Amino acid sequence: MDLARGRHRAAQDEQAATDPPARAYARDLVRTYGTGPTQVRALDGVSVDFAQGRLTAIMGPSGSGKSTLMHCMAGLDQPTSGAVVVDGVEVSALSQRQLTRLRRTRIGFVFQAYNLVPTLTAAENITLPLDIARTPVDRAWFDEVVDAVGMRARLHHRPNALSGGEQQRVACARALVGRPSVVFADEPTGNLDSRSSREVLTFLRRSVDELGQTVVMVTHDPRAATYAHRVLLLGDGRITADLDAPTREQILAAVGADDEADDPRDGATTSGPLTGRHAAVPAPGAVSTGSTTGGVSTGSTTGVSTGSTSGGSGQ
Ligand SMILES: Nc1ncnc2c1ncn2[C@@H]1O[C@H](COP(=O)(O)OP(=O)(O)OP(=O)(O)O)[C@@H](O)[C@H]1O
Repeated sequence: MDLARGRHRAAQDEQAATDPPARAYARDLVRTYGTGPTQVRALDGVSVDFAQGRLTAIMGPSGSGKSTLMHCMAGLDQPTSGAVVVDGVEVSALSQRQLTRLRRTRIGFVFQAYNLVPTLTAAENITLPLDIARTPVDRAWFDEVVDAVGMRARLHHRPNALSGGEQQRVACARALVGRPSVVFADEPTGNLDSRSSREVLTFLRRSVDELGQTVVMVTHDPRAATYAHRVLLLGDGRITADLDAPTREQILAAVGADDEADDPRDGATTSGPLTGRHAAVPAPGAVSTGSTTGGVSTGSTTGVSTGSTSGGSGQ
């Protein structure tokens, strides 16, 4: 028994040694709202690591705590107890002023509603966080990000002259232009049609595989989640599943949904709006092979296997 436990521990250590470092993590995160009998425990002891160079999707039923987790991770909400660390900094211990600075410099945000400034051009929107922080724009990186989102030809358009998908791609570029430690995307495709969703998800995945970014995305859409290296499921404020590069079928089974809708990607070419670069991203089916994704060995960061993540899983 001891021998078996020792072997298991050694396997865990070996696994942990191959894991990419965590860009952000939470330990024993609890967030309650209200007091007394009406108190809601939105997060009920969540521990999770978000590894560098991975796209993680967070799913779960309405009210399961997805937004609360993301807001606590991003320093937009204060946990009741527990710790959040981003880029080695304990977010939960920062003053408001320090938090603002961290959010400006180390964290990128993508919201469902794009949140672009209507009077600014796409280019001005992209550099806005840097301009506010009075940080010089790294032009080479700006160009790389703009090309990656395929927005070079529309940089001088204002948001009302852009489609929803284009606006969200501008928002993605804005989130990445400061080379944040981690990008948090809250339902980034919630307002988009299937084609625009594909564009945005393809870009988010490419930003991880090709630009080395770290992205955490809340989504209700199993199709969107197939773009992720890893899918976390929340239920009643706890992590109930931690899936490594799951197929759409595995995601549907985990969330208990039927596979009713046609997949809009059926019959889609690998080029699409992002042309040649688009093809560099594995098709979602390829993401789910469980072998390697984007040069990162899958299976290396799931908490269940390493013990380093989702320690608070609700099992
Ligand atoms: N500011 C708040 N005040 C009181 N209760 C809140 C507050 N924010 C969230 N809650 C409660 O916490 C729980 C988790 O909410 P949260 O928004 O994190 O869930 P979610 O999984 O993101 O839901 P959805 O998918 O509907 O956006 C819910 O019961 C919600 O009603």
